[in-house]
Order: sequence, then structure tokens, then C-alpha cells
Amino acid sequence: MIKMKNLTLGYKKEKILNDVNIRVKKGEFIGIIGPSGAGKSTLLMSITGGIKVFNGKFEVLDIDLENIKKKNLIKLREQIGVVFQGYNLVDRLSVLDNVVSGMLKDIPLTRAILKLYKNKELEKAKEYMDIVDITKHSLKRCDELSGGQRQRVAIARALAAEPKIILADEPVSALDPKSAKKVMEVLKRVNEVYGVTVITNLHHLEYAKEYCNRIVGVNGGRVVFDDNSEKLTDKLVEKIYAVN
Ligand SMILES: Nc1ncnc2c1ncn2[C@@H]1O[C@H](COP(=O)(O)OP(=O)(O)OP(=O)(O)O)[C@@H](O)[C@H]1O
Repeated sequence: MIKMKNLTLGYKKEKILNDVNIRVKKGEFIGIIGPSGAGKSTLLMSITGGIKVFNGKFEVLDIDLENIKKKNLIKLREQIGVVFQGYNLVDRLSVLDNVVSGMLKDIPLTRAILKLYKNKELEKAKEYMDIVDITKHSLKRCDELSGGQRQRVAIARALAAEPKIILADEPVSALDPKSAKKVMEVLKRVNEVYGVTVITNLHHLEYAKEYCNRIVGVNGGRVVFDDNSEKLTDKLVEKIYAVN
């Protein structure tokens, strides 16, 4: 579902990632690791079609990302859920309203504003809240939740749009270890239950090793490791985090 072949990516005139060759299949759970400034976020966010392609082939969900047209960009983004470190929730709305807002493309705006949800929508929302274990707080406002709980709401909201891919940009870096593990467990569950491909940038190597099936290591704009998590030896870790 994602094909990167001899791909060079960057911003305006600056090339950030060079000669990237990655293929991603449906249902994978991939962790991107590497030192600060290596290009992890650029690599992750390039999947949403927002990063310039200098060279090579880049296809996501059968859409060619080189010189992508607006219509295809919309089609692409409808199929990708993005979870940020900053949560991007509407604070003054409840957990339930935030999760339902993920389905907005199916709900007319006036009905959404008036919160006139149908039973089917409420059932779906409950299913997504259950899977991220936030149902008991469904009527709380999001600004009353902890960081980990908010991140789980953000995942439920992303799921509500029924994406094929979820991209999580440093989803746990602001969290304490217990909350971080819970968020990683939720991502894994979502990946396993719905078969959604999950790709996440992680600052903590241990989380990548424990939860991801595959690890991509980036250093200085190049992919220096791409294999099953078990193949990541201490020596390879040194290579990924080496200072150039
Ligand atoms: N919008 C942008 N415009 C121009 N250059 C950018 C932009 N965003 C990032 N860069 C540059 O791209 C390089 C890689 O940054 P990126 O954020 O992808 O790295 P990262 O590995 O995710 O780092 P970190 O772990 O610190 O978040 C850096 O040199 C950065 O300055």
C-alpha cells in the first residue's frame, strides 16, 4: 500500500531524505526511529502527500504522489488518519463529540453542530471508545483528561474516519511511561483488530522494539535499518543513533 523507490524528499530546494526504498503492506505496525533531525517526521508526513518529491517513485494507496493533484490529495487524506503529539482535539467538546467528529464526512454539518447523532453513529463511537478504553469518560470535556487519555481519544477519532493507514507523530513523547505504554498498547490493538496499517515516529527505542513488528532506522536523511524488530541488535542501534 506504500511504495517508495529511490525516493528523495524535502522542502523547497532542500533535500532531506535521500534514496529511500520502502514498501509497506497492509496491516504492518512500523516504528520509525533515529536521532533528532534525522528526518523521521519528514518521512512520516510525506505519506500524506505534503512533502516535495525530488526524485524517485512514491505511491500511497495506489495514488502517485509526485505532482499530486488536489482531487487525489483529498482522496488520499480521507484514507489516512493522523495522530499528533499535540492531540488536535476540540477541548471544550466531550470525548464522544470529538470521536463522532471523526465521522464528519458522513454526517451533515448542521446535524453535527446540533449533536443529533444517529444510533448507528453512537454505536460506532462506542466501539472506538471501547477499543481505546475511554468509554467511561465519554461525557467529559477533553480538557478534563490527562495527556494519555487525550491521546487515546485522538486515536479513537482517527479510527472513526475508518482509515486504511494511521500515522502517529511522536504519540508518546510527552507522556509518563505508564500512559505511554497504554497508548502504545492501544495502537497495537487497533492495528490487530482492524488491520489498519500503523506507522509511528518514536523517540524511545524500547517502545519501538516492544510494540512494532518492523523498525525503520533513519540517520542523516538515509534509511540505515529496515527489518523486523527482533533483528535490531545493539550494534545496529549504535549505527542508527551515530552522530555524523
Ligand atoms: N517545514 C520545514 N521546512 C524546511 N525544513 C524543514 C521543515 N521541517 C523540518 N525541516 C528540516 O528537515 C530536517 C529533518 O527534520 P525532521 O523533523 O523530519 O526530523 P526528525 O528526525 O523528526 O527530528 P525530531 O526527532 O527532532 O523531531 C531538519 O534539518 C529540519 O530542520
